[in-house]
Amino acid sequence: MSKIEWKTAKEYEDITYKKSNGVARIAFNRPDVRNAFRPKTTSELLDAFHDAQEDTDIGVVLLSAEGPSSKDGVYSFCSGGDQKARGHQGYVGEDGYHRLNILEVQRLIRFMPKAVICVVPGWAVGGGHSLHVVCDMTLASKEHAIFKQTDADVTSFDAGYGSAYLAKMVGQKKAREIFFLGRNYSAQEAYEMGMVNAVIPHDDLEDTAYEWAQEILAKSPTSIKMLKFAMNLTDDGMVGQQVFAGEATRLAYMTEEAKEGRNAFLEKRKPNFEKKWLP
Ligand SMILES: CC(C)(COP(=O)(O)OP(=O)(O)OC[C@H]1O[C@@H](n2cnc3c(N)ncnc32)[C@H](O)[C@@H]1OP(=O)(O)O)[C@@H](O)C(=O)NCCC(=O)NCCSC(=O)CCC(=O)c1ccccc1C(=O)O
Repeated sequence: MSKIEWKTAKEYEDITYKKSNGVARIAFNRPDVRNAFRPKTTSELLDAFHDAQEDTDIGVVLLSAEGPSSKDGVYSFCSGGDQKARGHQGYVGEDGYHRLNILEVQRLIRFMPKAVICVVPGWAVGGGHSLHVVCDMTLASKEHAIFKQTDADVTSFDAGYGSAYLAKMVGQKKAREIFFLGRNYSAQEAYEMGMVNAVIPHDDLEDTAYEWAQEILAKSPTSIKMLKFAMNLTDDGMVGQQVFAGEATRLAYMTEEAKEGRNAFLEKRKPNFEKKWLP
């Protein structure tokens, strides 16, 4: 496995963003408030995820968190929307506008043509829980990860991927229990439910996530992308089809047939597609 050499890709206030050998690591960095996100956090996440998506050297993104808290030593992945930033219509940014932009972050994770691994070192709560649900895979700290859904306590509920896709993952009864009761679940319980891929000793969590990323990076990028979009498709309706179809069109562009179509137009002649009806 290649050595980890994290280099800061960009400085932010609420997150850290680093890269090493094909892997991007985006991490919440407000551990004293259990990594709750405010509008500034989500716009920084959007910026970093966009960069990771555009960077052709990057094949896998780790969504993780810094910590522990300097106040009490507790580890967190993310405790969801910052309740201090909530106004009348939702979460209010420094500009005074209310935004629902965590859902944009979810869509970017879901639709980006690269694998996103969620690394859960501690609390994954509310909107933080939903982020883990939407990531392609989740690795959790054996000692510190706790999964909990508090959306119904604070009337800030994720009626999209966070709940409906969770139900596809763990089954309807269990998903309703998670949301209706809001109990704490350990990494092992989350693993047994099927919403965590592996339970990892805390000290090895980040290295293991990096190793998983390196294993993925050894695969064919087109295969990983098409498989992700194929697995998304049935749950994402017409948008899922659109995302998958866009990649099918890109592959078609690379054929002789596509070049003949383009050349014929540019040369103002009829295209010659003869003998191209492959079985
Ligand atoms: C995570 C806890 C269970 C941890 O409990 P504990 O270890 O006892 O720690 P605490 O003492 O409670 O917390 C330490 C410290 O952190 C502050 N804090 C923790 N969480 C938050 C938070 N979410 N917002 C603000 N501050 C937070 C806490 O106040 C303490 O500060 P001190 O100053 O030291 O006192 C527990 O902390 C907990 O339950 N936290 C709240 C979890 C929660 O309810 N989160 C919000 C769920 S709703 C959500 O995430 C919105 C999702 C969303 O945005 C969305 C969803 C769907 C559609 C649209 C949207 C949208 O974009 O609006």
